[in-house]
Amino acid sequence: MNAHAALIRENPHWKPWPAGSTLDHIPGEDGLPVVGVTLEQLKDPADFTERMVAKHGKVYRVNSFGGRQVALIGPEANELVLMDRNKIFSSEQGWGPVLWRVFPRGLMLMDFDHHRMDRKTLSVAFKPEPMRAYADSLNDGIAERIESWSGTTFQFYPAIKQLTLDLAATSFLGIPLGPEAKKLNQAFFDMVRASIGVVRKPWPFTAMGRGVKGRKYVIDYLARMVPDRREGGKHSNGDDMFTKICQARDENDELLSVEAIVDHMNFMLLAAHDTITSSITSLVWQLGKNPEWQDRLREEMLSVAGAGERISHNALGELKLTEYAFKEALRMVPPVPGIPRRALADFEFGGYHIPAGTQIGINPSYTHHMAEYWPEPEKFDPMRFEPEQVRERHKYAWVPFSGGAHMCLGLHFAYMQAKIFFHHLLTTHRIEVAEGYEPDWQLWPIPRPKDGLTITLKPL
Ligand code: HEM
Repeated sequence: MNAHAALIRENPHWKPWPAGSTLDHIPGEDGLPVVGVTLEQLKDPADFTERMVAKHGKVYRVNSFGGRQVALIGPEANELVLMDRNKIFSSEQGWGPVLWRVFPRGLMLMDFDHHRMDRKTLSVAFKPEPMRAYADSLNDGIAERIESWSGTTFQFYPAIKQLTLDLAATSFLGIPLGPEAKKLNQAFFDMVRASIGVVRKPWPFTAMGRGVKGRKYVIDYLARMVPDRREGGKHSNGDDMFTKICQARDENDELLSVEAIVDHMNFMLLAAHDTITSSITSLVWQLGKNPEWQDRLREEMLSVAGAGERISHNALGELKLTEYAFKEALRMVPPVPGIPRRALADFEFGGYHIPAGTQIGINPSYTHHMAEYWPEPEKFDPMRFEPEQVRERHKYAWVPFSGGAHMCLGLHFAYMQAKIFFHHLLTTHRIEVAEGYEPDWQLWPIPRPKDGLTITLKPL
C-alpha cells in the first residue's frame, strides 16, 4: 500500500490500514496480483456488484484501488454507516485516498466535532434569502443558454457541463463570465480530472501534476478575493455563495480563516459541479424516452409560471411532479454511486466481525435497483416518490444525497437548479431522441453517457 503509506505520512492522525489477512474470514475475491479486481470493477461496476452479491452475499471483500476493502450492501448497511450512531466511520479517511491531494479539508474531508462546527457555519450560504438570490442568477443564465441551443441537435452532456460551470462562476463565485472565469474553469477541470487519475503522485505531465497546479491557481485566486468579499464585495453584488462564506461566523462569532474559506469553497465547487451535470443529463435522457412525462411536467410548470418566464424560488415548491421525476432520475443513475468510509473501531455487520482501519464502501447505485424495494427497477416511474409510497419504503433504500452528518449540504441547491432548468427547457421546447436510442453510460466515478447524449431541442 505505497500510495496509502504516503498519505499516512502526510496525515499522521489517520489510522493505519490493517494487514489484508485480517479480512480473510470475509468471503470475496483478490483478483490479479497488484491490480486485484480494479479493472473488472471499473469496466462494469453494476455488473461486478451484482456478480459479487450473487456469489458472496451482502458483505464481501474485494482487492481493489490499492488494497483489500469490504463492501456492505443494502439499506440496512446504508443506515448503519451513514447514521453512524457510534461515531466510528470516518469520511475524511474514507474519501482521503481519492480526494485529499486536490480537495483537502472540504466538509467531506472532515469528521465529527470539527466537521459539525464548520458545517453549521457554512450553512448560512443555503438559507432562504441567499437561495432566492441564486435563483435569480440561475434563471437568467439558464434562459439565455437554452435560447442558444434552440432548434439544434447537439451533445447534451458537454453542453450542460459547461453551463453548470458557467453558472457556478456567477452564483457561487460572483464573477462575470469572461477570460477570468474561463481560466478558473480550466484549472478546476484539471483538478477534477486529477482526483480520478490512475497516477496518484503529482508528477509532471500527469493528470495529478496538472491537478495540483490547477489547485494552486484556484486557491491563490480565491485567497486574493477574501478581504474584498469580507468587506461587502466591491467586485461583486454580495449575493454570491463565496461572499456569504467569507462573511460567515462560527459558534464563537469568529470569521473562518482564509485557508478554511478557500478549501471549503474549492470543495463546494467540486461537490456541486459533476453531480448536477450528471443528474440533469439522466433526467433529460429519461424525458427523451418518455415524452408523456414531458407533457405532464410542462402542464405542471405552466400552472406555476409562464413559458420561458422566470420562476421564483418561492414557486419551486409547487413543482411536485418535477421533483418526483428528478428523484426518480437520481434513483436510476445516482451521481455518487458508491460512498467510502474507514472504520475507526471494530464493528459487526451481517454476522461478520470487521476490524478497525478497514476501508469500507456502501453502494447507493445497487440499493437503488433492488427489486424488493423498487419493483421493475429499470422502469422510469416518478410516482414511486408520492408520499404514501415513500412512507412504506425503507428510509435508506434511496440515498443519492447520502444521510446522517454528511448528508449533502447542497441538496436544495441541486433541486433548485434542476427545477429552474427544466422549467425553462420544457415550457419552450420538446426534447427528442432517436427511436430506440440507448447511450452507453460510464458509471464510475460520476456517471456520464459515453457518447455525450445526442438530443434535439424542438421549439414549441
Ligand atoms: C444532484 C446533485 C448532487 C448530488 C447527487 C450530491 C450528492 C452528495 C453526496 C452523496 C454527498 C455525501 C457523500 C458522503 O456521505 O460521503 C454530498 C456531500 C456534499 N455535497 Fe452534494 N450532491 C449534489 C449537489 C451538491 C451541490 C449543488 C452542492 C453545493 C452547492 C453540494 C455540496 C455538498 C457538500 C458541501 C457536501 C459535504 C457535506 C458534508 O460532508 O457535511 N452538493 N453530496
